[in-house]
Amino acid sequence: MLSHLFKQAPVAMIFIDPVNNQILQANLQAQALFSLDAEKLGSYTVSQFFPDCLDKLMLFTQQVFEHGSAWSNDLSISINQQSITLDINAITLDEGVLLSCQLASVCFQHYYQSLAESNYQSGLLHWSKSETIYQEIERQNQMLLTAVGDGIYGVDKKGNATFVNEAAIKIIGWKKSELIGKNIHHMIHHSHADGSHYAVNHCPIFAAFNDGEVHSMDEEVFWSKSGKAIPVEYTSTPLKDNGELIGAVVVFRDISKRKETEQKLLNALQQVDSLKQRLEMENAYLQEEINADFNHQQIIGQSESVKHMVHQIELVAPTDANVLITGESGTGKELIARAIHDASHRKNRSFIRVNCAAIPAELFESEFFGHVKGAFSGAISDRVGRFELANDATLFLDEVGEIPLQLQGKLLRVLQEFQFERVGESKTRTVDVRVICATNQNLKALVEQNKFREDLYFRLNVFPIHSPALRDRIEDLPLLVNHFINKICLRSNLAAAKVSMAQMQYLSRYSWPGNIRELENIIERQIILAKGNKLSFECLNQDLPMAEIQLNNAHPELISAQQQKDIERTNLINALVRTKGKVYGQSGAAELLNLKPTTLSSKLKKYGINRQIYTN
Ligand SMILES: Nc1ncnc2c1ncn2[C@@H]1O[C@H](COP(=O)(O)OP(=O)(O)OP(=O)(O)O)[C@@H](O)[C@H]1O
Repeated sequence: MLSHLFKQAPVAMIFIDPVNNQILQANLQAQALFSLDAEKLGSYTVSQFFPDCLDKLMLFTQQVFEHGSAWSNDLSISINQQSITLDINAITLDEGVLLSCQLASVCFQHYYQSLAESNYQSGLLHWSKSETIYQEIERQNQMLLTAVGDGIYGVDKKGNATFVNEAAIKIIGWKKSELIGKNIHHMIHHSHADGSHYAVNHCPIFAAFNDGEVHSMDEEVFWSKSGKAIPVEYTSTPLKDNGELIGAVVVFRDISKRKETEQKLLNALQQVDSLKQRLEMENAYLQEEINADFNHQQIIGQSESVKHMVHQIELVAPTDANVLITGESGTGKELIARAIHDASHRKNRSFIRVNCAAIPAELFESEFFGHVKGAFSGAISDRVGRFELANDATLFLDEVGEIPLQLQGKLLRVLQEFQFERVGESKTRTVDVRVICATNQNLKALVEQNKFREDLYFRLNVFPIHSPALRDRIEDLPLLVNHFINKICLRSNLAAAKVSMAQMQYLSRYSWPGNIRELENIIERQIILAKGNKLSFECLNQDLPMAEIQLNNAHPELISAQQQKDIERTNLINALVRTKGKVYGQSGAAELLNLKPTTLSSKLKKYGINRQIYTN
């Protein structure tokens, strides 16, 4: 059995006796390998078989004897004059040494083949491991790109989109397939927020892959698919491959909410600012009022006309109706306006007074509606107008007939729509203002002369109240005289002055062109001039023209030279009353009378008229 196995073994085997230098047996594979039959092989000695490497053979044999086995791959034999190196494994057996032989070249081949195979296998394994790792990294990157709330997209050197994440799609509304490969600037960045063209060579995203710098912006918009401009902040970071710029990655964020909040904050600040301005103005206005020492007293009088007027005040005060108060200067029109305000539901807010006669024509609009900084030269800061100041309160337009025609339309609009714009601003503001007007002019006549808009006149004249002249309610005189004496003496810390019946007669006979204001001024002057506490009004004798002179239109030829002088004197006084003692300049008495101021001054001197009496 064993000899059969030896014979049929799949490798070449020879059994040698090294001591006697004999080849004892060779199996079939050995015969095939060495191209010798068994008999021929048996005729060789061992040293004849390995003729060129006897020294190596001896060393090898010694190794086998020493260790029981040995391996060599550099023993050569010569077959058909060809040297063949063998790969030999040897073991010692009882009677000799068994050599298992293969061609060394074949062994090498097998060895390298198996090495290559194993490398290949381990390479494949490594590769598949690496692939798995890369897949995992890619998966994590994708997860990151998908999970982040910021929009992210990549662009190549031409500015075409290479990838877009979910957040970007959500923000700008374009599908991935609609963006990939498309020029991203032209798709979402073509225009500025105001719609003007955004040239690609100005685009910081493109700049990133031209200059290699990171570009950040927070004041731009991306356009959504629906055409909506989305405020964004973004960073464009250049991408490099082996040092060469290949594109950019853009990370952006929708800042609409932030912008909205900023805008709200800005609006709130503006509102605070305008409220502050309004409070400052209101404060300044109230200060003016305090300085002006306005008489907040009641309306004095028991005459039927005063009773009627008070009844009208009571009727109209609780409503928000516009009121037009007519009457001569000094009859108490402002007092009536204040009484209406004080009896209205607006009484806890300000009563804002505007003297229309005192405003230069070019400043009317700004005075009424305010202006913004820079609206005209001199507009160095924003200013709240009187309408805004009087919001929720009452606005009293004194001398309303003086409002220039070109502004009357705007006044009508605010009275009808409660809306206006500050000068230099397009923003429309809304107010809730109750307007009370006063005039000593005949507004109807002004309408007929096309100096006052008829529609405005009707709008103002919703509820007219007439303030009667003092001469038409002379029965109120004693009450008024006492009232002013008490007021002035109290203020000046003087003992109450007295007026005899005779002196009261002088007062009653006077025509009072300056009405109650004139009465108050004269009483004050006489209190100052009085010796003791008795007041004298004989001086009014010189100032009696209107009472004494009743022009008879039917017989003008009867007017004497003296009467003519008296008429002129009265006319001068009336002019001074109307202009509150102002002689010179715009709306001064000289202008009203069409006289040179110097001429008027000399006439006043000639007639002994003291203009100071008529200043308020
Ligand atoms: N009935 C009255 N009782 C008490 N004081 C009065 C009365 N009427 C007017 N006065 C006083 O007379 C002065 C002038 O009144 P007021 O300024 O209201 O007149 P006006 O008609 O508005 O004058 P103008 O048209 O010149 O502006 C004020 O000091 C006011 O207090």
